[in-house]
Amino acid sequence: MSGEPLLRLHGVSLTRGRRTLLDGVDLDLAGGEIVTLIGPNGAGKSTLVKVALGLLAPDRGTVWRRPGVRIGYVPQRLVVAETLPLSVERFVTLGTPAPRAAVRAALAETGAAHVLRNPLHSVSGGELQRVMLARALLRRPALLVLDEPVQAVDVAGQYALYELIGAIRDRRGCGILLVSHDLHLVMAATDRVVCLNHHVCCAGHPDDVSRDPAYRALFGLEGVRHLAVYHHHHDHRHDLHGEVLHEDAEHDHAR
Ligand SMILES: Nc1ncnc2c1ncn2[C@@H]1O[C@H](COP(=O)(O)OP(=O)(O)OP(=O)(O)O)[C@@H](O)[C@H]1O
Repeated sequence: MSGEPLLRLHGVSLTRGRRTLLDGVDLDLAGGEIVTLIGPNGAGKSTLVKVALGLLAPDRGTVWRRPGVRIGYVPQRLVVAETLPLSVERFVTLGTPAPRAAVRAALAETGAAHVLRNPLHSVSGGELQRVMLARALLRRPALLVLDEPVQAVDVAGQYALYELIGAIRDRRGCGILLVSHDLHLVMAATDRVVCLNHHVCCAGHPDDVSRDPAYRALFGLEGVRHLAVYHHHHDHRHDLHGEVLHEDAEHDHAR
């Protein structure tokens, strides 16, 4: 890990109408580090990612990115119309012109070289994620931002994708900001977890169990569902809308 900060958010707040989408969020990410944003639907994860990327301006707080940092971003959704006459190769180079050899290499790195000439709309959900990842890698990013990279991918494929993400970090030394709402899936692939529910509920290393070789061996197997427990301590509760209820309530989150 290079340890050099790539991204630093401090006290970021964002309101839309009467809703507080982000409330005083701090987030740091260093080179070579994988940080996972985790939280329920509607917790503000994608919003925070967009603020971190500079696509949305916060109402309060500061966002610092290392000057000149190259960012590869895989957004949460890409809907491909069947009528769109676009090959994978064309799609990957849209906005990032690159020689065919580089496109091939990027697709090979993400395990999607076999779909190079196929129509984009014909690739499977898992292949599409790998194609989008390859497209992001073509920019040779120092920071890779992946918003729910395993959507529409079956469970075995999800573990394979997280393994791939870890391998990309190891090979390239880039920092990676991941979004997920399924902690047990990302435990083995992340250095740090930030639990978000509009504000940062807690943050830290995933449970030690995720570093245990025996646990890793189980990863991807049925048994992991029952083993993966991430303990953290809240000093507050949330109502149904994610707002903080002010009372002393320490509890574990067990998934
Ligand atoms: N421009 C906007 N105006 C009003 N509300 C918005 C706006 N953008 C997002 N929201 C709301 O903010 C909340 C947070 O959305 P966001 O997409 O960041 O959540 P998320 O944690 O990524 O959720 P998911 O896990 O479902 O993808 C949602 O309730 C969403 O409807």
